[in-house]
Amino acid sequence: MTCALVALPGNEAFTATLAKALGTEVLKVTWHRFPDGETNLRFDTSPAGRSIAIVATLDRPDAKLLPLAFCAATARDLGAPRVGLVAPYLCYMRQDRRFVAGEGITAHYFPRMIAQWFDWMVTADPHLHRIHDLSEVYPIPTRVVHCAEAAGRWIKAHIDRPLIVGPDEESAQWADVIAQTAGAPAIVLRKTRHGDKDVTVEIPNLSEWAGYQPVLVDDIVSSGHSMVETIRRLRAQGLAAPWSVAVHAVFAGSAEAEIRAAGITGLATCNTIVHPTNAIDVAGLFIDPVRDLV
Ligand SMILES: O=P(O)(O)OC[C@H]1O[C@@H](O)[C@H](O)[C@@H]1O
Repeated sequence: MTCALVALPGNEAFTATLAKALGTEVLKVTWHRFPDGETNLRFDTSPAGRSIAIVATLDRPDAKLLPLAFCAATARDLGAPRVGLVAPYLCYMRQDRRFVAGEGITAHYFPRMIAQWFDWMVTADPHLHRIHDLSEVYPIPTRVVHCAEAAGRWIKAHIDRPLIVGPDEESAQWADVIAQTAGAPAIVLRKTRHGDKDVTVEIPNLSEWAGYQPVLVDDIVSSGHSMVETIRRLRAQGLAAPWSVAVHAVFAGSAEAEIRAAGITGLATCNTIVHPTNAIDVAGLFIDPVRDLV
């Protein structure tokens, strides 16, 4: 069975890179939004008889999900026997337990919705914290690509004498890989989250690292407050203005401006979400997992 890719609007560049590497076609889909806000889409190239992968990064997900679901349903309706999802950023991974009585556990519900529409999924560095493996919540085959080595190589090539800094214990998993790849030392701090935009970071005395270039690394920058608070604490100890390096450039609201205002040397992200700070191209990491599953 031949395969083909489809790009949800906004995912064209990533999809084109992936299609070229896979030696496959990107099907043309025309999207239209009716005056009442409803979505209309039309496959200009037929998906009949082809294994389809829809590429859709899922930051700001709520507005993307109906177009995504309709795209998958239309592909199937027009005769695609298999439809998969390539989601460079996977949403709804962080509400992985009931933090407050009465809350919904969306990290459990969202996978069931995706499994109604898709036969398989590939993503990059999903936020695995209390969920340790996507198979615990996704009832379809999934593959995960890891961007830490790519980030580590980028740091090695661009930053002198880096000191890798993970803002919290969750970040230890990628901070260690980044540090090893970059040939740099790493420290992991302790963070407590009190609210969406309210975190405190405990930081030991770092005077032994004077002369190093701190590089804050994280999987997601959302409100930016984990980065901002860590930058402030590092700077208060007289260390050099840090670099901030992240996989997923969610950058909600004024996050980027707040991070820059806190005093950084630079900001670099992977291209799992399109953003001007994208410096680390990870599209190639998706080739083998997509080839396995289409
Ligand atoms: O502090 P913001 O940017 O809102 O959120 C991102 C942080 O929250 C955690 O879940 C992520 O791993 C990251 O450390």
